[in-house]
Amino acid sequence: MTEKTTAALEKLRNEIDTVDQGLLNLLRQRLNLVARVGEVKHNAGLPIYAPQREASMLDKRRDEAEKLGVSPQLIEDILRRLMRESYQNEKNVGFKQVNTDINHVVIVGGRGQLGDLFRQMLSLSGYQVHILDADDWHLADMLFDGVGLVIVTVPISITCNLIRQKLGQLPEDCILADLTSIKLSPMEAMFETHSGPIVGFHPMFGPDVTSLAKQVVVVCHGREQEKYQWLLEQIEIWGAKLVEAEANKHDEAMQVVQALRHFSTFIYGVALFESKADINQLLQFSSPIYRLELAMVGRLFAQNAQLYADIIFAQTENVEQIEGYFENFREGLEMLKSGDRKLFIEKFDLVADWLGDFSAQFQQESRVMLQTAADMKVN
Ligand SMILES: O=C(O)C(=O)C[C@]1(C(=O)O)C=C[C@@H](O)C=C1
Repeated sequence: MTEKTTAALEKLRNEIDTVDQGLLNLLRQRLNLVARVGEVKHNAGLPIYAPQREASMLDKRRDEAEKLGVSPQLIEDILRRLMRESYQNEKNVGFKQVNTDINHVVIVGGRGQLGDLFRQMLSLSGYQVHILDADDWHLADMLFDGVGLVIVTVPISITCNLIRQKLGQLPEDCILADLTSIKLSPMEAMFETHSGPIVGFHPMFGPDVTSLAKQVVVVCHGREQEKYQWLLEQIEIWGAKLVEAEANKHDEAMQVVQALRHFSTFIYGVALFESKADINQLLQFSSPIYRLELAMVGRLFAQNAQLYADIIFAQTENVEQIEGYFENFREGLEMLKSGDRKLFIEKFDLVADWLGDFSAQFQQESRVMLQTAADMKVN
C-alpha cells in the first residue's frame, strides 16, 4: 500500500530533500578534511583518537545547538557517528612507524582473526610481518632468524605449551609478546622460556572491530620495558587505550567479565533451545532491551565454540565464580517459589544502593543503545 500524501506535504518534502542534499555535500566536505587530517597525523605520528579535541568540540557544538533550538543530544549523536567514520578513514592512510630499526615481526597464530587484525595494523604501520600458523612450523627457523618481535596469539589451551616447546631459541634481544585473554600462566611461560624483553597484552575487543580507536588493550609488563616501549606507543597511535594491570588482578577480573558473562549467555542459549523457543515469535514480541539480549546470545553462538570453551575453561577459579552464581540463582528460585516479594524488593534495593551512581550511568548508556537499535528497525 502506498503512503497517503498531499500537495502541501510533497512541497515540504521537496524542501527537506534539498536540505538533506546540502547535508550530504557538507558530509563530503567533512570527509575530505578528515582525509587530510589522516595524512597530517600519519606524518606526525599522532594518535587517530584525540579525546580532548572530541570533548571540547562536542561541548562547543552542544552549546551552539542549544542556542539554535536544536537538541544538544542530536548534534552529539551525529558528531559521534561522524567521528567513528573518521577513525575508519584515517586508518586507511596507514600509521606512522614508531620503530624503524626493528627487524621483521612474526605472528604465531596469525591466521586467526585476532592475529590477522594485528598483522593488518602492523603492516599499515610499515612493519614487515610474517605469519607462522599451525602448518608452517617447518619454516620456523628461517622466520625466527633475526626476528625483532614475536607475537603469540593461539588458543589459550595450547599457548603455554607452545611457548615452552617452540619459542626457546629466539634471538636474545627479540621481544616476546602474547595476546592471550588470561595473563598469569602465559607470562610465566614466557619468563621461563625467553631471557629477553617480554610483554603481555589482552585486547579487550572482538576481532571484528573496524578500527582500534577507543578500544582497550590491557598491558602486563614483563621484562625490559625500555625495549618494547615503542610497541606501546605504536598501539596508542592506532587509537587504542592502554590499561596497565598486574597479571593476577587481570585474571581475577576476567573470571567475572568473561567467564561468568559468557557462561550465562551460553546457558541462556541452551535454555532457549531446550524450551524450543520460537525465535521469530520472540522477535515479534520483543522489547528493544530483549532484542539486545537476543543479539548478545546470537553473537555468542555465531562465533567459534572453541574460542568460548577456551575462555570458560581457562582458569579453575572460573568454576568457583560460576558456582557462586549458581547459588545466587538457587536462592533466588527459593524466594520465587515461596512468593517472597518482600525479599525480592529488599535485595533489589540493596543492589541498587551498591551500584550507586553507576545505575544512572548505565541507564543513560543503555538508552542510547536502545535508541540506536530502534533506529535500525525498518518496520
Ligand atoms: O581532530 C582530529 O584529530 C581528528 O582526527 C578529527 C576527528 C573528527 O572527526 O572530528 C576524528 C577523530 C578524533 O578523535 C577527533 C576528531
